[in-house]
Amino acid sequence: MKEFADAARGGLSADALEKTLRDVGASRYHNLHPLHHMMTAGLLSKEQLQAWALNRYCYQAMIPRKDAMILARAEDPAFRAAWRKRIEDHDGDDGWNGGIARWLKLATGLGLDRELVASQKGALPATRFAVGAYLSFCTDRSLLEAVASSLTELFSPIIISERVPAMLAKYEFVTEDILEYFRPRPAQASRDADFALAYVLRHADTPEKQQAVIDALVFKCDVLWAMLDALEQAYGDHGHVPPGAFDPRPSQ
Ligand SMILES: O=C(O)c1cc(C(=O)O)c2c(n1)C(=O)C(=O)c1cc(C(=O)O)[nH]c1-2
Repeated sequence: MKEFADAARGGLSADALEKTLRDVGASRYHNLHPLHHMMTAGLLSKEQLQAWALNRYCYQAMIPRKDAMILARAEDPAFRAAWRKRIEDHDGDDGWNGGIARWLKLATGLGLDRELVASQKGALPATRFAVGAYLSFCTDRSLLEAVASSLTELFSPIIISERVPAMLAKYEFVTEDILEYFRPRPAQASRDADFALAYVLRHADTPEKQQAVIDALVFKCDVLWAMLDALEQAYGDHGHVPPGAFDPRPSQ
């Protein structure tokens, strides 16, 4: 956290705060991670992509739960009306026709068993810890910090625009149908990030609150980064799969 640790000292204008938040993404978002670069270069095996999809399901499954936590803590009905769209995006209107279902389609399209993925049993311990830390953060910290921690969505259209064309071009088993999850995401993410950014710029009105929102975004970048670190450690060339986690290697 060194480079942003006292970024708000003395207080920032709204423009300067927005610039600092965008600088956090430019230097710490997970599109800078080597595993993302391997993925877009076509260098991952099908099994490594399976491990990514299986672990990332834990994140997807938790997102509407943390958004429900934020919703419960918000006193302003207009805020709640805007925020609840995020839950609808993921859960759909019956639980299984939204983003979570589309992520399962991605995972099964890569050859994984639906029940294994949905059970989250094969996920890496570090994935579960990272995802749990995000949920705890949105439960325990101020509403302002919880909202700020969603601001990685400012940058998700960038990583999606890198990931999707590269996956289609580099992996013959990946189809547009499998990647349907991502099709509405850039528009949804821009809508959500614009709302969250306006909220943060309006409510972070002291140097302390400004520092807290910067730290919240750094924390969230760390969550996403830690998830890719964990995958690299477990499924990289010299990695080792923790006991109980998804193991695509043939048993010896
Ligand atoms: O594809 C990605 O790399 C990516 C990143 C992020 C993110 O930056 O947190 C989200 C998503 N996707 C996503 O699909 C999603 O629904 C989402 C919700 C949130 C959030 O923190 O509320 N982030 C993200």
